[in-house]
Amino acid sequence: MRRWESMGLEGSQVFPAALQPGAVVGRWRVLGTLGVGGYGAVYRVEPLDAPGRSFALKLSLHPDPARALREMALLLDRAWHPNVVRVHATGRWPDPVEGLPYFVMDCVEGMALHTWAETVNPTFRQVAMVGGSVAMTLGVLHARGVLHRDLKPEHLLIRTRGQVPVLIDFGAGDQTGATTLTTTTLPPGTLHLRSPEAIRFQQRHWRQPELRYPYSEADDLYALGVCLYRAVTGHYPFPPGQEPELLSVAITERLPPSPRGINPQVPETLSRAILRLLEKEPEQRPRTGDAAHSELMRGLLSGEAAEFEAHLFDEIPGTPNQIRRPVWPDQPYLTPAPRPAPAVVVPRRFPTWVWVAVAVCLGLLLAGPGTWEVLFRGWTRHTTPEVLETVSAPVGHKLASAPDRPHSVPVAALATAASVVAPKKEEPSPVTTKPSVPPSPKIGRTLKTAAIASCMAGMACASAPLVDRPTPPAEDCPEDVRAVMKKLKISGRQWSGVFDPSTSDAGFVTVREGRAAVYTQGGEGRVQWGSMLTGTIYVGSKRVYGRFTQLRQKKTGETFPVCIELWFLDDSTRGVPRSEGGDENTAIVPNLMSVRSVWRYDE
Ligand SMILES: Nc1ncnc2c1ncn2[C@@H]1O[C@H](COP(=O)(O)OP(=O)(O)OP(=O)(O)O)[C@@H](O)[C@H]1O
Repeated sequence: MRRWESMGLEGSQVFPAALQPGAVVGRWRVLGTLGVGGYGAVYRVEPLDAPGRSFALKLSLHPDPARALREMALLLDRAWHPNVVRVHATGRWPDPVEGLPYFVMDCVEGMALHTWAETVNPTFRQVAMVGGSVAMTLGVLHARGVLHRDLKPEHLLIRTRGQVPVLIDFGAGDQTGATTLTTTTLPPGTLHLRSPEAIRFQQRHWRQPELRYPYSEADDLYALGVCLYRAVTGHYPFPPGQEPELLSVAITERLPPSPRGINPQVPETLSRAILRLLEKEPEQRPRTGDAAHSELMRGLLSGEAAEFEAHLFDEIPGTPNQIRRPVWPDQPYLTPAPRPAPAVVVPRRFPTWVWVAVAVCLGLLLAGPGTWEVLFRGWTRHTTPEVLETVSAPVGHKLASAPDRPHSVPVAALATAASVVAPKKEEPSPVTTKPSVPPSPKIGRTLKTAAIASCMAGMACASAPLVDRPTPPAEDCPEDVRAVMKKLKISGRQWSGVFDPSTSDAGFVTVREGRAAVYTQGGEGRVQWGSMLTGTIYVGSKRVYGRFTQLRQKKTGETFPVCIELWFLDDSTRGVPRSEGGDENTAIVPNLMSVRSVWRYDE
């Protein structure tokens, strides 16, 4: 055992995460605790030889000193900046050679950005200045190859004197040329501050844990956008506390309400500048910290200057320093993020409008009564399309090669579905139902479906209590089928799928146990986009499981035996989570899932 692990000092036990006032670390005396995080404990200290002066001492709590040493090195060298906390001394404790690393820095007298916003209730001018200043600081650090990688309101302290932002906690920081300390796909961080591209990377490479996400300047700028959104609205654009999979979908696929939509006092240009930092595609964001700074400051110089003098929030009359936090809407994510259009080359023998008209007519004809119903009744109602053919499993000959498309997850789960209709109980199999029966006008059902819709739009869903059902038993994937999956280049791969391909932003589908089909979204390996997977759906009490044994290529119509099952984004459990409603045999699920090829159906 290394000496510092026992921490037995003069017979009494010492806990590095809970040092008491009076404890001595090196030549520093502890005065109190400033914060305890996942990696370190930060204490207010004074020098033994100059009492009365306050500093902050961060003591690493991690057995591996590498992270703490990296943080110290960054702060002492490349991350040096007037808006970055300054380090004065370093050491190890209790043993000066083998002990826990610590460093002593300025004690920032102030508050974290979000607390400052809600306690001091500054003006929009002050917030824009703070945001601009952080953006410029990031610009300088990025130019030196330094990335913060864990920017959040708690790591942006606003110094009381001068209302100046100070960046702290470079524990996850990185610099070009340094060997990576990250042992996971993404660096340590918080989901609601992760950029859409980081989440997409993780979803795409879940089977390659050795891969590391190439964190970039654009990720830091995105996180700055999240911090500023929180400051001016009192809410995160994608609030934490939701199911991680829904939060991931929201971050990657939905547009947050504009800051001005939440807090009407936010000046238009500031609101827009914050949204620009939150763009889904990194290339749509300001490219550098300096560019972000210009956008954040633009309104101060324009005709809007007066609006910037307003304070962020209304104060509650009679209760000084108590602000009224703007209301977060029940259905915040009404707008899907625009997707980059796939590059489809259409031979232009006819004018474009002819193609559009033909496509619309065909679409309406093929989509059937459900679509007409949507058009005429204004309902968004989806049930899974019927499986039209029985499955045979001849191995295809030609392998069509489709270019890799970026991973995309449909936004079904968060759409503004106004209605979900469960099929009638006596309806025969197949599993999936056709949208042929108009929704029942019964008030009870309407209320229930509205509740589901608002539940998903607000992303807080409760499952109905159901009898526990066993998950389907394990099954091996035959060896010849594995060989086919290898040829198709989908071994161990996961990509997206939908139950109902006729809609891109539907809410839910109702599925019934039995045979079913899903449609791939995105061409993984040699699977063509929109190909059909047929197999069996099992309805569990909390999740719906799917095992698919045949793939029919969308363009060529070739069929291949496969072993593919349903997952939901980067969930660690198989299946797709059920939404409220349904019964033992039918379930309401988002029209969104991942399909994953497997060697064994219980991997
Ligand atoms: N220089 C400082 N001056 C004042 N307070 C500080 C200072 N450094 C850290 N703190 C306080 O201590 C808290 C924890 O610090 P820090 O984030 O560096 O630790 P951590 O272990 O890396 O935490 P986390 O796991 O949250 O990232 C901060 O949120 C802040 O409130």
